[in-house]
Amino acid sequence: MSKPLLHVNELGKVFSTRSMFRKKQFRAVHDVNFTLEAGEVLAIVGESGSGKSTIARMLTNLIPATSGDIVYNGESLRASRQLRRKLPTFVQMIFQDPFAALNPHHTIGYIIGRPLQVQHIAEGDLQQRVLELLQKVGLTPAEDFIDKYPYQLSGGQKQRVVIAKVLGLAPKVIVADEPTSMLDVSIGVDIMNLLLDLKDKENLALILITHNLGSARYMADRIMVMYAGQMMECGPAEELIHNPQHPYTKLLLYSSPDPWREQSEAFEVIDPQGKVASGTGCSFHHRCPYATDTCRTKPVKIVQIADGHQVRCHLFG
Ligand SMILES: Nc1ncnc2c1ncn2[C@@H]1O[C@H](COP(=O)(O)OP(=O)(O)OP(=O)(O)O)[C@@H](O)[C@H]1O
Repeated sequence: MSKPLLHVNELGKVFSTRSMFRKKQFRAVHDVNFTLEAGEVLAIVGESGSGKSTIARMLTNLIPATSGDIVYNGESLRASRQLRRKLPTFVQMIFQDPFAALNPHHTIGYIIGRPLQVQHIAEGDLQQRVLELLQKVGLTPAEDFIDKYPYQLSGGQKQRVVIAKVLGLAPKVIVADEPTSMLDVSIGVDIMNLLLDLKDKENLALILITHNLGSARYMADRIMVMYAGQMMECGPAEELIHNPQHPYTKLLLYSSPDPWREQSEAFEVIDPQGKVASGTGCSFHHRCPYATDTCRTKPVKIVQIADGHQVRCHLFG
């Protein structure tokens, strides 16, 4: 069997923090597993603090994992120093704030061209390559943009520059962390369409990190729902939206203002203040209307409920 482009295996992250009197450990991500192929879009969805950005930062090696592994094309990020060195040409990240991502003192041409110089790509014909990248992201005529500074561009144009910069290194995977959340809705849709278009043309794999189930549904083939650092449900996007199984996914859908949400099941949330349950049981049991003693005390395993559809819930054990 061929190796997947990306294989995330039992990934975990524990942050250690130190206050004046004691050291504390916080498990931000645990037991996350998924695979991704070229041309696929996976959306990682969940509320604030569920660990989405921590996963993104581990995938791009901005922070090291404390357990598990990330395997690109069969090469382990943990074991291979060579992979860590060439990682920027394998995976790139787009952040939510294009205003902060671009150095205001440099021209657009320099911002896009510099990583190509650093990685020794297109050295001879740098200007030509930068112009091509500007065209690819729809900043045309490209000659008009190359000498501009970030302050001369709109938010959507800045995000396009960020995408051009990332594309220059010809990554196989792009991790987009809330790429449209700081943009107007219509501009955000343009950026989503651009990413989908580039995904097809360049045969990229995309990981979209978002709070918004609407964006996840629009862009993704598969949606992974996170809660308290764990994957709660993962499945094909349309199936997960129309046939959610985990009580937390149902809560997310019920809380969504989008018109396509199913109205049929009024979902009563228990104790929304006590967000994460401690102890050995399910981390969602505090808020779950179906919780039993088993949910409060026993760790939950992932159950495969249909082809490509997994749930971490005792109700399916
Ligand atoms: N460097 C750090 N040190 C300690 N704790 C951290 C650190 N980075 C993140 N955390 C904690 O890890 C948890 C997960 O954070 P993360 O940023 O991954 O969540 P998120 O789902 O991306 O949230 P948001 O949507 O608000 O960005 C949070 O409780 C956060 O406070």
